Amino acid sequence: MRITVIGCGYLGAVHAASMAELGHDVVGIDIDEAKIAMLASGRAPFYEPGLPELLERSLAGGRLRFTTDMSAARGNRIHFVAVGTPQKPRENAADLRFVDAAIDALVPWLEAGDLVVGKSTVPVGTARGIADRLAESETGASLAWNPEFLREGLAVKDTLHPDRLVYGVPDGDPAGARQLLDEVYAATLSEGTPLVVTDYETAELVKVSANAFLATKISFINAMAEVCEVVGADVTQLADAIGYDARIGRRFLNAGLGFGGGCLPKDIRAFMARAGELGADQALTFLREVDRINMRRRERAVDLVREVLDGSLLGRRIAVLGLAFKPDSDDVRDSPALNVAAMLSLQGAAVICHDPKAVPNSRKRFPELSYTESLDEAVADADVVLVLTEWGDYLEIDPEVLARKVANPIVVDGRNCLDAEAWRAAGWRYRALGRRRMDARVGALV
Ligand SMILES: NC(=O)C1=CN([C@@H]2O[C@H](COP(=O)(O)OP(=O)(O)OC[C@H]3O[C@@H](n4cnc5c(N)ncnc54)[C@H](O)[C@@H]3O)[C@@H](O)[C@H]2O)C=CC1
Ligand SMILES: O=C(O)[C@H]1O[C@H](OP(=O)(O)OP(=O)(O)OC[C@H]2O[C@@H](n3ccc(=O)[nH]c3=O)[C@H](O)[C@@H]2O)[C@H](O)[C@@H](O)[C@@H]1O
Repeated sequence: MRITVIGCGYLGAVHAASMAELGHDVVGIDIDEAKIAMLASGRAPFYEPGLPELLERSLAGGRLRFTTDMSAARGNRIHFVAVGTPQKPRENAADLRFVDAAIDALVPWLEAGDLVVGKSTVPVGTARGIADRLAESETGASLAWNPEFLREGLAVKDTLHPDRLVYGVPDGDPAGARQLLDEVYAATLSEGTPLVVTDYETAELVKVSANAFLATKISFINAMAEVCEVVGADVTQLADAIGYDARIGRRFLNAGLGFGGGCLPKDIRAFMARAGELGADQALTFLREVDRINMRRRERAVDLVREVLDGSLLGRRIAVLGLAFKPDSDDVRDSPALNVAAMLSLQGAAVICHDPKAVPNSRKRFPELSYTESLDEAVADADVVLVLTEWGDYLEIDPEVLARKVANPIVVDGRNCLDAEAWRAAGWRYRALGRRRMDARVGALV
C-alpha cells in the first residue's frame, strides 16, 4: 500500500518507519526542514530505542523516504495525519492550527478513493468537521480516525504490536475505510490484535479517555502518597498491596513526581476544555483535581529538598539526575524533573543537571541551568543528590561508590525507584515522596 505520513515528530516518524517495516511504500512529510533532512539521512531527530534501526532498514530497502513537499502525497492511497496538537498558550484547549494547515495542504493532492486517516489526538468533534471539509473539497477522498496509543521509549514495539487498534469510520462506511485499514495493519491483525471499529466520536473519545484514566490512576496513587507522608506510611508498599487485586492492577501506580510529557497533561486539559464547550464540564471536574494533585508533587519535591537541607537552598549544591519526563526518552515537554530543577535554581540553589539523553532539549528549554554529560561531574561535592527520572543508569549506581564523591550522602528519590535499603546500608540518608522517613545515621524513624 502507498502511504503518506504527515507530521514526522515523536508519533509520525515512528509511524512512518513502522509502516515501511510492515512492507508498505511510505513517504513522511513535515514542514520542519532540519527534521526531514535528518530522517532522510537515516538519523532519528529524537531518542527512541529501535527507531534508527527501522529507519536504516527501510531507507536502504527503498520503502521509505522523507520530504517537505506535500505533492509527494499524490498517488498514495492512505494519508495519515500525525501533526502536533499542543495546548494553546494561556488556555487549556488544544491548538488545532497544525491539523487544519496539514489538511489544507493535503487537499489539492487528494484523489477519489483516497483515505485520510487522523492519528493526532484531537478534541471530540474534530473528525466530523474534517470529514465535512473533505466532502466539500469534492476530491472523492474520505476520512477515518485511528488514534494512537504508543508510549515514548516503547514507541516502535507499541506501533508494531499495539494492545488494540481503533478505527473511527463514518456511518455505513461507504468508502470501505475498514477494509483499507485492515490492509494497512494486516500483519498486526494477524497476531490477534483486538480491533474496535466505531464512529468518529467514540474513536476520538477512546484516545482522550484512555489518557485521562492513566493520569487519574497516577494522581490517585500520588494522593495516597500525600496521606502516607502525613501519617508516616509507605506508598510503595501500599501500591504493591492494592495492585495485587487484579481489578486494580499494579501498573501505573508508581508514586513520585507525577506525570509529564507532551500528552497526558495537555490531553486532560484539552478534554476538560472540550467538555466545557459541550456543556458537559461537570462530568470532568475530577480531572481538574487530577491535574492539581499532579502539579503539587513537583512543589512537594522542592519542599522535601529544602527540608533535607535544613531549610535553606541558597547556594547549596544540588545534583539533579534525570531531566526527561520518563526514562528512555529525550522528551522534556512538561517534564516534572526539569520543572523541579528549574524551581530549585530559581530559589537560589546551585543546581547541576545530568541526563543520559535529554540534556540538549533541556538546554534549549532552560539555558540558564547548568548541565553536564558526566555523572561524576554532576555529583561531585553535592549537598544532595536528586533522582528525578528513573533511567536504568541511575538504578545501577553503586551507592557506596557514589557516597565517596558527594559532600553529603543525602539522596531524594523522586521516582521511588532506588533500592532504599541498599542506599541506607551504604550510609545514605534516603528520602522519597510518599514514604516514611528513615535516617540511616540514627537508624530509626525521624
Ligand atoms: N508523542 C507521543 O507519544 C504520542 C503523541 N500522540 C499525538 O500525536 C500528535 C503528534 O504528537 P508528537 O509527535 O508528540 O508531536 P511533535 O511535536 O513531536 O511532532 C509534530 C510534527 O508535526 C509537524 N507539523 C506541524 N504542522 C505541520 C504541517 N502543516 N505539515 C506537516 N507537518 C507538520 C511538526 O513540524 C512536528 O515535526 C499529537 O496530537 C499527540 O497528542 C499520540 C500518541 C502518542
Ligand atoms: O497520548 C500519548 O502521547 C501517550 O501518552 C502516554 O504515554 P507517554 O506520555 O509516552 O508516557 P507514559 O509511560 O504514559 O508516562 C507518562 C508520565 O507518567 C509518569 N508515570 C507513569 C506511570 C506511573 O506509574 N507513574 C508515573 O508518574 C511518567 O513518569 C511520565 O511522566 C500513554 O501511556 C500512551 O498510551 C499515549 O499514547
